Amino acid sequence: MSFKIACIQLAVSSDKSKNLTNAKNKILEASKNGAKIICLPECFNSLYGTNYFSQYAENIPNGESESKAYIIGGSIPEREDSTGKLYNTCTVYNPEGSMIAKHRKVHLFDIDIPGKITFKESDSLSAGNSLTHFDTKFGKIGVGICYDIRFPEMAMIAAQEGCIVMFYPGAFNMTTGPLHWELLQRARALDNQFYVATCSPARDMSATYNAWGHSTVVNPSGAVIATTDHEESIIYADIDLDEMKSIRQSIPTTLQKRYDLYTKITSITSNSN
Ligand SMILES: NC(=O)CC(=O)C(=O)O
Repeated sequence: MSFKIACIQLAVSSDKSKNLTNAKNKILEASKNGAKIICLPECFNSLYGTNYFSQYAENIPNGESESKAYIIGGSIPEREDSTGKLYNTCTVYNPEGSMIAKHRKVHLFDIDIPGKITFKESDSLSAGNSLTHFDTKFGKIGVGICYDIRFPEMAMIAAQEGCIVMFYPGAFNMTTGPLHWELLQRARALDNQFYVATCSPARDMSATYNAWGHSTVVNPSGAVIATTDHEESIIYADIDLDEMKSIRQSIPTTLQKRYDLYTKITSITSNSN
């Protein structure tokens, strides 16, 4: 069994309604081209930057970015009225238009590479507190957002839960993109012998944050099967469950795990410098 997915590397501007119209048109195009699951980029309705999140934030549900298409809706800044908190949130819709999952970015993008890039999402955003997997008629799918891809445990759990594809809407940048973007995707795919799909905004050199682009799909063997450069584009890939099965049979690491020896992982304290 195989089915087609699409990642829409959208050009995102400061004009929210233009972003929504553009996203809708590209979703229709991808769907016409046979894509059954369509992914939008991180922050597809809003410029990416801690000073923009509040301005573009929406309540979920009931925001204007909802769509009746079958999509993994990248992410938008979400405002939770009851707490006043903002999240970086991906919503997922089935073909009937019902929201079937909501993922709040779990690992916030707080980094400081002197002379290159300093970014602190936690200045304006709160972190989500749960992992996200949802059922489709093709199989179970997992979602993380951008920086979440750096945490292998999250992908491992998705694989354990039976996910066949892990989608990461994400906006890496001109420093970490060339260094880590593809490497992380291939690592997550190979470690877990499942498909990994990433979806970035297109690059805009006049914006304050310059996305790396290079939306990509990697197969369960760690090979790149679809990718692009930094301009607006749509990439397509076939998710082939027979291929996944045969890769898992040839090198059966998924059956050879020694969980009896890995128990320490959960007890290592985080933030121990
Ligand atoms: N923007 C992110 O969340 C992550 C990123 O750019 C990186 O990990 O590098």
